[in-house]
Parts: sequence; C-alpha cells; structure tokens
Amino acid sequence: MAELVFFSGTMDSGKSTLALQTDHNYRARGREGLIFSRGDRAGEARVSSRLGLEVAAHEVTDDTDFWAEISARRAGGEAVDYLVCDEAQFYSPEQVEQLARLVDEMEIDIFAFGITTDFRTRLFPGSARLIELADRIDVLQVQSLCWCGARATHNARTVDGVMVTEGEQVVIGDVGPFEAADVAYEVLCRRHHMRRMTALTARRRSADESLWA
Ligand SMILES: Nc1ncnc2c1ncn2[C@@H]1O[C@H](COP(=O)(O)OP(=O)(O)O)[C@@H](O)[C@H]1O
Ligand SMILES: Cc1cn([C@H]2C[C@H](O)[C@@H](COP(=O)(O)O)O2)c(=O)[nH]c1=O
Repeated sequence: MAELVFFSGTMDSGKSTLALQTDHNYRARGREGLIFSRGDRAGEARVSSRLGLEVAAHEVTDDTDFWAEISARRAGGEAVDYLVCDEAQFYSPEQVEQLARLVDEMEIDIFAFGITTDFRTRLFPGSARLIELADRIDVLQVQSLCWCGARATHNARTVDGVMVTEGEQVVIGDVGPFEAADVAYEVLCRRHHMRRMTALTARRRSADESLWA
C-alpha cells in the first residue's frame, strides 16, 4: 500500500541526502519517480546535499498542482510510482492535500522531506499539514548538535552570529559561518533557543566572564 511519509529534522540533519538516496534506491529497482523541490539553496529546480550530491528537480511554485500534473503525466502513458518532495515545508497546505490524494487514489508513494518549524519555533503551514496527514513521520536519525553538545532540535536565524526573532518566515539560507554579516542559520537545543544563545554569543559571554574573574 502506498504511503505519505514525512521525513523531518532540523536544518543540516541529512534530509536532502536521504531524499537523493531514496530516489537512487527506488530507481535502481526499476521504479519510476519524480523529484520536486522548492527554494533549494543551490538554485531553482535543484536538490542539493551538503555531502556534495546535487541533481535536477522540478521546481514547485505557487501554481503547482500535483494532482493535475501527475494525472496528466499518467494520462500521457508515463509511469509515476513515487515522488520525492524536498523542502516540503515551503509547499502550501493545498499542495500537501494533493500529495495525500495521489497516495490514496493513484497508489503513488510520496516521500516528503522538510523542517517542521521556523526560526521562531512556529510550524510552517506545509509541515503542519504534513504532520496532520502523513501515514508516518520519521525523524532523521543522524543527530545534529547544538554548540553545547546537546541534540539540536530547533533552527535559529542569525545576523552577525546573533539570533533574531523578527522577519519573514521564508529566507533561503545556510547554516554558518556564524560570524557572517548576512542572514545565516544555526541549529540549537531548545534551552539555548529559548535563551537566544548562539555559539557566538556563548563565546562572547564566556570571554566577558573570564575578563571579570
Ligand atoms: N564534509 C562532510 N563530511 C561528512 N558529512 C558531512 C560533511 N558535510 C556535511 N555532512 C553531513 O551532511 C549533513 C547535512 O546533509 P543535508 O542533506 O545537506 O542536510 P539537510 O537537507 O537536512 O539540511 C550534515 O549533518 C552531516 O551529517
Ligand atoms: C529555520 C528557517 C529556515 N528557512 C530556510 C533556510 C533553508 O533555505 C531552508 C532549510 O533547508 P535545509 O535543507 O533543511 O537546510 O529553509 C527559512 O526560510 N525560514 C526559517 O525560519
């Protein structure tokens, strides 16, 4: 039976790597699939992993209708057994509903990959709908770590290494370097996310403390 699976994890936890491995394994066994993404750091219509793999993908836009697109492909005689959907947090709730319908009515396996929450710890609308509708939610097993060594569970947005809590929900970007002047991201444990303590601010604080000791 086909499934809608949501693979979630913080930024930099290996989601895109797993997306590309999943596609490879299914393709190697003769199954036909399509890769979709939205707003990959490497540019439009790409899926890129920090391990170095990068492949062409179909870019999801506001106008993408998964149900219409896959129905048309099938009507044209194309086999579509599965979809790999990266950066799924950026999909709309309606697009997630279309994916669920493809599972139920066309027996297409959907593997969706994305972060659940934004830099303010609020759910992305696409991720919220995936959590509501998925047959299964798999949390990535490779642990990403906060600067303190604890498991990282939250994504922080930084400017000059300092955590910010105001701004647009969507700003494409990468993790580190934490000293970068522009917007970057850093994964933190909840305790340090709540305290707004990034690697840089922790380093500054301990330098100040040793100055006064
Ligand atoms: N030089 C490296 N050597 C080994 N593993 C690496 C290296 N660079 C990145 N990685 C691994 O790749 C992971 C990020 O993979 P990626 O698929 O880009 O993450 P995501 O899509 O979740 O943001 C890191 O957490 C780390 O495990
Ligand atoms: C927390 C957060 C992240 N983003 C963006 C930054 C990246 O472009 C992607 C996540 O990609 P990854 O492959 O999981 O590293 O999401 C954002 O737009 N808003 C946020 O709050």
